[in-house]
Amino acid sequence: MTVEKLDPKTAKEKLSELDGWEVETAGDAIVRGFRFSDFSAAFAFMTRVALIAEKMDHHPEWKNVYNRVDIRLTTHDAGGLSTRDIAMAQAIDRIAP
Ligand SMILES: C[C@H](O)[C@H](O)[C@H]1CNC2=NC(N)=NC(=O)C2=N1
Repeated sequence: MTVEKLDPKTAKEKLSELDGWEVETAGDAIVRGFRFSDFSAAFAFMTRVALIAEKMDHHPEWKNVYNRVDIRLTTHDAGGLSTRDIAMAQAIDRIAP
């Protein structure tokens, strides 16, 4: 699938519409950390994100340690940030604690 890579200026504009996401130093990904009451709440959140990821055919890189979930969004097919990462971040923000 062809996906357009976002230019840095557009990426910055789009980012301002999101809640708590940061662009990684190299500019190829956005990241956000989430904290929950316990592992069960964190994993429930991950389950919901996984279902969204399948629906959007766009999958997160993530790490879970007990009650924390760190998510990194990048578009492998574009070799950097694309509108798909922004859309995914927006969907995640809607179900975030
Ligand atoms: C074939 C399939 O549609 C693609 O490989 C999708 C799947 N999920 C994906 N997820 C992410 N993060 N980036 C992609 O480029 C991507 N591509």
